[in-house]
Amino acid sequence: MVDRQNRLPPVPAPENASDDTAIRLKLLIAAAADETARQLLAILAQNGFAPEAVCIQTLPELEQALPGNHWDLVLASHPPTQLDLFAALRIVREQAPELPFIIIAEQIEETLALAAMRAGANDFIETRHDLKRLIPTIQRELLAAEARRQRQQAREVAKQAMEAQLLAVSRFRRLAEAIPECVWVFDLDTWRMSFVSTAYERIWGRRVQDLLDDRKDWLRHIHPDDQARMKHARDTAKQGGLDEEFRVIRPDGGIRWLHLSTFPIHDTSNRMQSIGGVASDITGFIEQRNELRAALAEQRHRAEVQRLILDALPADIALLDGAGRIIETNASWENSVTQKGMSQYAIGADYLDTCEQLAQRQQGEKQRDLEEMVAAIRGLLAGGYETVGRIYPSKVDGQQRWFRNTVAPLHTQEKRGAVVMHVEITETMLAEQRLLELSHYDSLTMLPNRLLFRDRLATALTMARRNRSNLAVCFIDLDRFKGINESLGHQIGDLLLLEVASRIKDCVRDSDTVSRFGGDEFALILPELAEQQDSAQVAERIIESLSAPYSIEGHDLFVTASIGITLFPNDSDDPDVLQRNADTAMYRAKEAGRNNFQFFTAEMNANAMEMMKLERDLRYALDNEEFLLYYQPKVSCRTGRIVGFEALLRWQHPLRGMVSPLEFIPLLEETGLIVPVGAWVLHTASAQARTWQEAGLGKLNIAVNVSGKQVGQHLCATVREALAASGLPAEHLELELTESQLMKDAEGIISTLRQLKATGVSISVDDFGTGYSSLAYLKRFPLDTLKIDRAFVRDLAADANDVSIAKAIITLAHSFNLKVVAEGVETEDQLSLLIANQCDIIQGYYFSKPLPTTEATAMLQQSRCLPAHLLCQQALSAV
Ligand SMILES: Nc1nc2c(ncn2[C@@H]2O[C@@H]3COP(=O)(O)O[C@H]4[C@@H](O)[C@H](n5cnc6c(=O)[nH]c(N)nc65)O[C@@H]4COP(=O)(O)O[C@H]3[C@H]2O)c(=O)[nH]1
Repeated sequence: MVDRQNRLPPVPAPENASDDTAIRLKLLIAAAADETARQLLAILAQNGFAPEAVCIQTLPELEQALPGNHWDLVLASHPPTQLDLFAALRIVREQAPELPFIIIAEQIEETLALAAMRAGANDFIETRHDLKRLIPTIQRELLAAEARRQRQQAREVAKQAMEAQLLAVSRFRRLAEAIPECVWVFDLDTWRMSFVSTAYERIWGRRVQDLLDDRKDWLRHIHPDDQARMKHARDTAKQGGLDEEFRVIRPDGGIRWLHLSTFPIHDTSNRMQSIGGVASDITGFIEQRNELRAALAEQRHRAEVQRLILDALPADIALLDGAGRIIETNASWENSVTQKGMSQYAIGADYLDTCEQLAQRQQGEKQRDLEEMVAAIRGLLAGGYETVGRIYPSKVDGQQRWFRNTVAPLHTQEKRGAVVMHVEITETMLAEQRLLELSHYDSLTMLPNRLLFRDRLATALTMARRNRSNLAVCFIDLDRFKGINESLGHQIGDLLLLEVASRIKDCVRDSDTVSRFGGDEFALILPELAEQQDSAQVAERIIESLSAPYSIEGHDLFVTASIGITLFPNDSDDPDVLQRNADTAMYRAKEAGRNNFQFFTAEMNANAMEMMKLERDLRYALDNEEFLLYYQPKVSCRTGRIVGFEALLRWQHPLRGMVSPLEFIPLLEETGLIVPVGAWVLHTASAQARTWQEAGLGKLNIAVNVSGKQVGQHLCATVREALAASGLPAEHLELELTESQLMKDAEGIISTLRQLKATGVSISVDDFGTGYSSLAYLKRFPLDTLKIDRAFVRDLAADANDVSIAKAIITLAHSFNLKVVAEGVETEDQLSLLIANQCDIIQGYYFSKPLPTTEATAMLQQSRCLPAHLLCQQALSAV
């Protein structure tokens, strides 16, 4: 076409065509000659047009010219040249239906004109007599064409919009059907459902068509409990925006939870055209939510209950984190912290640190306890599972109270921690104590019962085994108790038992166990017996004490006791066997006539009987003046003269004759008779010495043996009394205590010795060399004399070692400014050696055995001395 246009150049525009006001007109002229075209263009130009024309002459040229060029008008001359008018019309109508097609002919037949009009020509102008119509026709057709074009455009736009809308609706439907929710559209114009997705059938279990037919169908199946709310919601949310949860009942009765939200749908002019709705089946979600809510509520409830329990517990409770810090406390703990202002126990405080500091402030066992506890808590916080705790007493407002502090693990899957419980257990402790008392003590006498006795016996036996000491178990049964109880009643019986219990307790040491087994049965554990026979002494004391009259509620009562004694380790080391033995022995005592004691073994019985007899005899001896004193002279190694005597006790037994003190002194000591007998000796010896002095037999010293049992028993007072009674100056009285006695209780005896020294008497250590004295004590004891034990003197002449010992003792004594007495000197050799080694005084059979008073007096009167040649020896060795 371009070529064609180029070949057929546009018809030149008339002169006025360049006028700016001219209407531009693009013309397609189908004419046989250019002349016709020029004429037409000229007319147009003359009538206010600025035509721009292309002239075509064939159909192909027309077909090529039409597309793409926006022609305003086709003017076709008739008769055309080679161009078929009707073919041209058909082409134009096909390709540009709105393009005005005007036929220009000098004259046109009416039939042709009509046919052309039917074929699509818009008009025809007969140039011969109708040319003046050309311009108005062109104008009219141009306007008509423009109107047609606009209509066509409008139709196109409407069509496209429709298509877009249809597309959108289809997409919407596809989407709506694809999602599990039920989507519906309610048309406000028709007041009907215009769309309901098939999910409605799935969710409601109802037919979509029913809802389309009846817009209220969905409401009909709402759960009765939700009906009113949903209707109200629907009415109040007409503009859309409904957002509700509700239940629907399906045809099978099943209930589904739905969530419905609605939204307005506006048309292009923003008019609300319909309401859209989306209903989702949230049954699963609701169930989950309900479960979750229930779980949360349960959790909250549990937490609340736990809190209430924590607060209600009668204990101070705190929770610790893994580092030992307090992270939670109960009301009781908080009260304690606030009341006592103890910020170190408040939330956030470091509990471990507080305990550590507390431990540092303590001492001894308490400190160890706390340190152990801190270490245990550390272990626990490091993942341990061992509960730790301690019970500790504390004084609150002057009252003794007990507390238990417990730390238990509280590890969860994620975190470690611990719970601290602090609780007062005073009542429990007291109750336990009470229970212990009830279960272990006799309710009448509050003495240990059989159960506790058994425990104590086991413990005492363990100790006795360890210490290799003797122990006695005694069973005591009252002899006439039953009769008293029956005749005078239980009340009197009980009072009598109380008195019996008290008397028994008075007869034993605090460390002994007195137990009541029930009725009139008592039992004893006597541990740490120095001698097995000591148990007989105790039994004797008890028998004597119990047999004294009782005055109870106006009744003078008499009871006696039978006692059975068994001994550990002699009889058995089994607690049960020992109890059986004691019982057996007790029955023997009953059989033997009551009011006596019996040992389990015959041998012990014989010994005991012997001892008892001896004791009775000793008491009798004291009362009947069967004791007397012998005196053994002490002789000076320097002068050879008698410088004093040692008073030695003798017992003039009516049947046995003279009894050695070695036989009866231990019994005097055991029975305590040594105290009165010792006092008698002190008085008698002092008086005798004074008699000799007054008789002018010299300023003699008198030495008296003092037993350890006398020390502390008013010994000082007795000494003073003896001195005062006799008139003997204190410096002439010498008290002899054995080395072993002194060392037995060295610390305790020092003060007694000092008191004795203060009276002016001298103190001598007897049997020196056998008692393992320590030099430190020798220095501290206020001593005057050491007596070398007989054992060292005996072998002096034969054993060089004994010479060395004697020598050493003498040197030692002299270095302490003490005098030395050698006892047991029997031979001249012994004497010579002692004299040669600077011994001060000798005593022994060599010079004289212990003598009765008359003989001692005679010896004094004879002024007996040591042989002079021996004394010369001393003088020589001294040179
Ligand atoms: N073999 C031998 N023996 C000699 C010799 N010279 C003296 N004796 C004996 O040795 C004992 C010395 O008394 P003792 O060591 O105090 O030992 C005394 C003393 O410990 C204790 N005793 C004696 N009288 C009393 C007293 O009145 N009160 C206290 N508590 N004990 C006394 O009895 C112990 C024994 O006294 P006795 O039998 O009188 O025995 C005396 C005496 O007879 C000797 O050359 N050779």
